[in-house]
Amino acid sequence: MKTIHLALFGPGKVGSKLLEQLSISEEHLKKSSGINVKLILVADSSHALLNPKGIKSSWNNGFKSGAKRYSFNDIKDYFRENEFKNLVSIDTTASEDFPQKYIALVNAGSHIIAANKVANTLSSEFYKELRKELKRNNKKFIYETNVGAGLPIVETLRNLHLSGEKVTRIRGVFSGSLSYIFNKYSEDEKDFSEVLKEAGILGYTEPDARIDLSGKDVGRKLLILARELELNKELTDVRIQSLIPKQLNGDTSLEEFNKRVEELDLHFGSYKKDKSEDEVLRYVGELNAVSGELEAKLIKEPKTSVLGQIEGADNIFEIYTESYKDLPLVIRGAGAGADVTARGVFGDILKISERLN
Ligand SMILES: NC(=O)C1=CN([C@@H]2O[C@H](COP(=O)(O)OP(=O)(O)OC[C@H]3O[C@@H](n4cnc5c(N)ncnc54)[C@H](OP(=O)(O)O)[C@@H]3O)[C@@H](O)[C@H]2O)C=CC1
Ligand SMILES: N[C@@H](CC=O)C(=O)O
Repeated sequence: MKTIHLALFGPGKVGSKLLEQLSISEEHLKKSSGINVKLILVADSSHALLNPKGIKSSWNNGFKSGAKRYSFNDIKDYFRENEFKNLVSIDTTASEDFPQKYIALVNAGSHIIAANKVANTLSSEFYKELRKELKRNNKKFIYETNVGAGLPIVETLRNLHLSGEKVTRIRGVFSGSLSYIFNKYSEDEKDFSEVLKEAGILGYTEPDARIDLSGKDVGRKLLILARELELNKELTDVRIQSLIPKQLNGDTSLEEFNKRVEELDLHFGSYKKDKSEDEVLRYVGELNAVSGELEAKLIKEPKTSVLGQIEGADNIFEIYTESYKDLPLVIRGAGAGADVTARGVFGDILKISERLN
């Protein structure tokens, strides 16, 4: 039996769903794959629950009362003192700061799995440094859920690229929340702000929905895919159309934005008026690997087109390559939500486990 020690950072919607899925599959994992998953840490931004012998699946009963305030140094000491074999840190936070600590985690003996997209969209210097440190420490970094949530996008693209297949273009709907929002908003007689709130409750938006509405989330995904193709790009190289009106942009705090979210209704009403009955709104990402251009923008699509037909929180990725020249390789399915994302992270745990002793 192979024991994998898991440290979970970010027990929010995705993180707690993952722990639920792991707990349900505990026996199945032991029997079918010979893997014993031992949860040795659960930490949110201020409190951490630590137990080197394994945290019970009922971890969330009184998490705040059982967990202790911590500093990042406490975590590094905990990892070093216990010398956990097959230690994997999972980042299901949406933190901009936590990913900057990945190198320290790797140096403290941990592999990394991330749903959080930030580490792969910081500067190229950080991107390269992280990979250098991973190699030096013989550690893995897997992040399939960075693009398309549970859909197999990152690995498919990497395999095509590494096998020498020339990927020329990727086009599609890369945002589950914007997909859901525009599907609902195009069909229903609801206000935009109401549909946005629904998307948040269903776990499709980022904790700060402005990351989705500003196009930054799609911009990040484009950059992650571009870097998989070894294109030397920064987030500032992505041409991004923001859907947030000026008065809610910039210095507005998240709390203030959430209070004033109804102000979006008029703004989005004009997008809706501007399209015909047989069209739908789609926020698309386009990566041209030949010219190196990356773009995220709102377009009108005929309802009958491939992009027009997607439903719910679906993503669709059309990948054009030398072999898939005229008819692209297409990957479609739910592109957001705690269940599918947690299942994708679970898949990453299995991938890492297969490579460890
Ligand atoms: N929802 C989806 O469909 C998808 C999400 N993702 C990614 O998954 C991540 C999680 O999303 P979601 O579950 O919706 O977010 P939530 O806001 O529900 O959860 C985030 C969790 O992270 C914790 N956290 C914040 N900062 C830190 C920190 N520095 N250290 C440890 N924990 C911290 C928060 O705790 P606290 O209460 O203390 O702030 C909270 O428990 C995001 O990065 C998102 O982009 C990726 C693909 C799809
Ligand atoms: N907020 C994201 C979640 C997955 O990455 C999205 O809407 O696609």
